Amino acid sequence: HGHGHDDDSHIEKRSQPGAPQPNPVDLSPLTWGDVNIIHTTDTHGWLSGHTKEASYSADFGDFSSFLYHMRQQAVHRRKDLLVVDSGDLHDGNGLGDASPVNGQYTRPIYQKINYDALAIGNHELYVNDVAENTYRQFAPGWGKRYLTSNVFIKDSLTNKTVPIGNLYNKFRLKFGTRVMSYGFLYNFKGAANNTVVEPSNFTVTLPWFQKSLKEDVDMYLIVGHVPIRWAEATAVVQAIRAAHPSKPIVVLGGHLHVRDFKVYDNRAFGLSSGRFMETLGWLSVDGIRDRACRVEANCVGKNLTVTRRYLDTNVYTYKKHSLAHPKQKFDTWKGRSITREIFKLRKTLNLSNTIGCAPQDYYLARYPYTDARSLLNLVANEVLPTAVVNASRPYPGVVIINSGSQRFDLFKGPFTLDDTYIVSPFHNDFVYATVPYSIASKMLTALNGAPFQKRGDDTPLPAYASNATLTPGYVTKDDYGYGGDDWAHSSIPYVPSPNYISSPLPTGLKDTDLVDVVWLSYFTNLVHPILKKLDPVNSYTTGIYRSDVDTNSMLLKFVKAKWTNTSC
Ligand SMILES: Nc1ccn([C@@H]2O[C@H](COP(=O)(O)O)[C@@H](O)[C@H]2O)c(=O)n1
Ligand SMILES: [Zn+2]
Ligand SMILES: [Zn+2]
Repeated sequence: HGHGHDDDSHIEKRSQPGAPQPNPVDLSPLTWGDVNIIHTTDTHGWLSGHTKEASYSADFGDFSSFLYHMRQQAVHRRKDLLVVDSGDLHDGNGLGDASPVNGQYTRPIYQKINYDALAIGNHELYVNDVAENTYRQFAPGWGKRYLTSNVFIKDSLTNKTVPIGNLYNKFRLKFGTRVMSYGFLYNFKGAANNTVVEPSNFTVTLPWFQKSLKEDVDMYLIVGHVPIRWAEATAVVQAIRAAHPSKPIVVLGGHLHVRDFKVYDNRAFGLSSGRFMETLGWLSVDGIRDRACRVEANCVGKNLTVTRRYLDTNVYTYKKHSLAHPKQKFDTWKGRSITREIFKLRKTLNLSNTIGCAPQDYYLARYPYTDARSLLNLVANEVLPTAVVNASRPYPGVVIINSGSQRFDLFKGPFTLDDTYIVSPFHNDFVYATVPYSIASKMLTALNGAPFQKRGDDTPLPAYASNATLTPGYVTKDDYGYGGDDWAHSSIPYVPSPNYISSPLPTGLKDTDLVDVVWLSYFTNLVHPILKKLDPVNSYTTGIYRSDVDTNSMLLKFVKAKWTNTSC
């Protein structure tokens, strides 16, 4: 990603020579329609922007300034503009995860962005307290704009099960477009026990949903923490289509962390806008308030004019697209104050404190996991043996983790407290059972053959550009083909990896020798049936392997032990 190594002062240094800057390019102007949408998803607390990657270095203050200018433009053009987020605000960055209560500092900053519609993500629902805080401290601030059509919580005060936000919201935009909006979460099975996720194909049959379809509106907006190609999304599109043969439908999805765009039919479209504040999605729709379409039957099969664009989140991009004149001042007072607040919080949380020096780059998905440049290779062969395997146990240990617990690349140079959350944010506990080697040695293969918890289609999108003059980045192919990426990039390779990886198996053991098989409590439900299948006769007791380390702190422990040279 052409990263340089910067610290918190990037905010001030950004405009100075020598600071990492994206190579200036000519970005083509955005196309505006009757209705235009700016979309974020899976931001996972990355409000500081990417301090080590210039392409994605804008922070939430810059985002706020950008939105101010875009809204000005919309008024000037007499076009409607909507700003939408598809959830997953927690887990993945120190700003959200290093605070005493997860999200306590990030939630108020999200609240400063004037989103028109938001949906809840699965990362708001793993932990009871996070779900409760989302319900009590986040949802109310948005009024009807926080949409949870199929996600409920058991209110701890009333014992009643209620929607965390609003089931739906009908509203009118500045220039008259009437919108019916819903918020859907995919069929998430791991939600905390104080919450309920309803399958979307059931929700759409309910009386409240069917009744909402009778309202007179110009378009449907489905904000979803749902991959746009999954059945959970198409079920909602189809339910609306069944009642409205030609009404415009827009799905703003997420969860897979990819840039994508889907055409459901001539008048229904879906956009997905990446992850970690690397991407702002742009969608323009023209022809929404076509008078001829008041009788819906007249417009079945009539094309809407739709464009999509994936913007890289740097200040250059923001200025280029939002300012009416290049010399106009970009930073707004509000934007600056958000930037300052983020800067202060990062200081309070010590996020830029260097713990050690990474000797090289380690990539999550650029190389096969057997490659020395693979992060999963580092974790399996160095982090787990150093920071997790417990030498004081009477038996040798083999540690298995889900590769999905590792979330981002680890770059050469200063490794900070922030990086421990960026790379490995979860506090998953290590649990174990002592089993014969013959069983221990089969666990990893068995797990990789078991049904996986997510991600579905991991096939990489094909790359088309390999050009040394371009900076590496996203090269997206979607239902409109190539060309959606705002910046032309040379593509970064994507190599799928196994769902589970493990530390090396202990060597020189007989089949009957005992071994500690260690895994994460996060996927215990998959391990027990495997143990039962491998050894139907015996049952094994399981317990916490070590109480002093989890998947987040293992990295801290490893770096403190092995990357001690701090002058980098
Ligand atoms: N305690 C947890 C929770 C989640 N994961 C991993 O994250 C994936 C979901 O993340 P999205 O941003 O895509 O929603 C999940 O499939 C797990 O791989 C985890 O490891 N531990
Ligand atoms: Zn996510
Ligand atoms: Zn998700």
